[in-house]
Amino acid sequence: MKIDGKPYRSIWREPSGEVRIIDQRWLPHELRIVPLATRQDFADAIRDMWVRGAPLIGATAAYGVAVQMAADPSDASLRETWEVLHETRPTAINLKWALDEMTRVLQPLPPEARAEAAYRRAAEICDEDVEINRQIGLHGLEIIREIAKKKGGGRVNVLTHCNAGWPATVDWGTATSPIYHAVEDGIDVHVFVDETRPRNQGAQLTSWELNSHGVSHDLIVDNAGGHMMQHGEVDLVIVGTDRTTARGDVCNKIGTYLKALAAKANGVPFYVALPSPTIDWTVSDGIREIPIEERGGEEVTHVQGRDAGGNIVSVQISPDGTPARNPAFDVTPAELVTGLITERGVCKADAAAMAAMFPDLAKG
Ligand SMILES: CSC[C@H]1O[C@H](OP(=O)(O)O)[C@H](O)[C@@H]1O
Repeated sequence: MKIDGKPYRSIWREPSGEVRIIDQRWLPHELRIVPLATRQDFADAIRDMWVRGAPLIGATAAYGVAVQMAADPSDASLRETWEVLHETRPTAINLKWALDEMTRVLQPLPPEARAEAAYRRAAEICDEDVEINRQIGLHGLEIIREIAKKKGGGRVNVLTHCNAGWPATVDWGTATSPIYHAVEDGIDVHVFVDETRPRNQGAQLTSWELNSHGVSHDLIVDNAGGHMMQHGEVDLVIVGTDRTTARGDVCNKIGTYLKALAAKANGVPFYVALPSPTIDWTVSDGIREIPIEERGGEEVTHVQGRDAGGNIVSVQISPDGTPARNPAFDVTPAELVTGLITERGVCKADAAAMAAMFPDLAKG
């Protein structure tokens, strides 16, 4: 997508061979582009959320494998790299998907052929993500178009949670892709952006990307969404996901479940933008089977922003030594999901519909 009119992806490889990312920790206040040159750089970037978002985590891990294969293409190095990168963050299934995919491609090859093959597959994974998200946008556009039609061409108000936008992917985003396609289609769309405590991906990233593309939006506190749904101000909720089970339970940023409950209670359609690499076909019961990342309490007791002098600072918002819990994700049961917007079309959040949509991927 564009930043000040210039096209960017969230991760890319320079002609020199260097892999670079946008270090999202400093957005929206500073655009910092940094190289990732060693396996440790990639592990740090994923663990410490220089990059984040399930599809982008997978793409970054794929390039992390490639960089390591250039350094040491041995079987031991390939196995160790899977372990080192897999342990960085536990919830987004795209990380394991990408590491498994790279291992599947590289294991059969002689060591001397692995680096080139790894860079090629990593680049393919990035391009595939972009096309998957573009397709999700086209299928999601139909949902928005239908709502606009019912409203006689009136404004369609969409609520989204966290950032499932282009910075969470290689490009387009998942939940935001239908929004971008609708705006390009001339539909009057307005987005309510959940700030999404504690890391504020909505306030810092979704607001930034929508603003960059001239998409009408309001930033709201996480706790306002239910009230706005009660007052008929929300026509549709679209969120992303970090792992969706074979029966359609959706794991996403903490707070998503509460939005789904409010949507159900107020008859608001609740859709999940779901790229197929984010489906974990090996699990069914999301609440019991998906590992939920617990991040440090300092993310709750402190908040980052820009001070009056233009410095990016972290300030403490609670008393010294306040203990805090910080579960980073929750699981929305399938029965609260109106539909899954995949690259192949929209399907019900249930095992049979998902298996029918992806017969080549579903595990019998
Ligand atoms: C398109 S996946 C985006 C997904 O990832 C975010 O989590 P995090 O920022 O911690 O990586 C959030 O759950 C988004 O919905």
